[in-house]
Amino acid sequence: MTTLTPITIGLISTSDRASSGVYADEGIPALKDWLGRAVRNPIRFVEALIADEQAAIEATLKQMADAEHCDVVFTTGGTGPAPRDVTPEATLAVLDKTLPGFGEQMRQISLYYVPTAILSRQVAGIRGQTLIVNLPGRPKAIAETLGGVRNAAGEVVVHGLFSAIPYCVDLIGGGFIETDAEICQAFRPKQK
Ligand SMILES: Nc1ncnc2c1ncn2[C@@H]1O[C@H](COP(=O)(O)OP(=O)(O)OP(=O)(O)O)[C@@H](O)[C@H]1O
Ligand SMILES: Nc1nc2c(c(=O)[nH]1)N[C@H]1C(S)=C(S)[C@@H](COP(=O)(O)O)O[C@H]1N2
Repeated sequence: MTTLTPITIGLISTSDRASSGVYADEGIPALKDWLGRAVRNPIRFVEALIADEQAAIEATLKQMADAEHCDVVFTTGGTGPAPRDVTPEATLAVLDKTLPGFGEQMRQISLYYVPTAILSRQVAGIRGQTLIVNLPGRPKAIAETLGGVRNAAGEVVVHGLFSAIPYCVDLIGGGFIETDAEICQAFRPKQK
């Protein structure tokens, strides 16, 4: 039996209303539900529910990357065009390198679900040895964007974002992530 490497995943829900108690946060539970089903490794989650404030988002991202040594950090919320939507700005401010493919792929996926997908300004990239990925705020968007689009026969027609994440984490020196192929097939180009 092979031993799976424990990994650390940061979850940041940015929502003025959930963080002030107007409604219950559904972002972090939706992330934990999908990741718990898709990832086979033992996961340590580091969680934060914060208002749409750029300084607080930047500080939380730095803490999760530099102090908590997260392999991956997912944010949910604050990617739209409204004045208080600042998650992409906070993320870009702390990244060493951007990975534009994540935003491009997410908008491809989301257009299958909602025409307003083009309003999400999502970004992703690397800080140190941590991959940071923005996701939209609507809780249902989490499974949609991480898992991708399937046809009526259950075949994947647009790959989810998570398909590329294990290989990205390999390349930046993080833990070896294994997935449940029924939920999400991780793609790793053949090694020499
Ligand atoms: N953390 C959350 N928990 C539950 N529902 C959410 C959450 N974040 C967003 N939503 C839902 O998705 C919708 C779109 O998300 P968006 O991030 O644009 O929120 P918003 O309108 O800026 O409000 P807020 O930041 O106060 O959640 C919200 O209007 C709300 O219905
Ligand atoms: N998969 C998916 N993507 C989605 C949506 C959705 O329901 N499902 N909602 C869109 C909407 S309505 C907006 S305004 C943008 C930005 O959302 P955010 O500000 O909550 O991050 O995400 C878009 N992307």
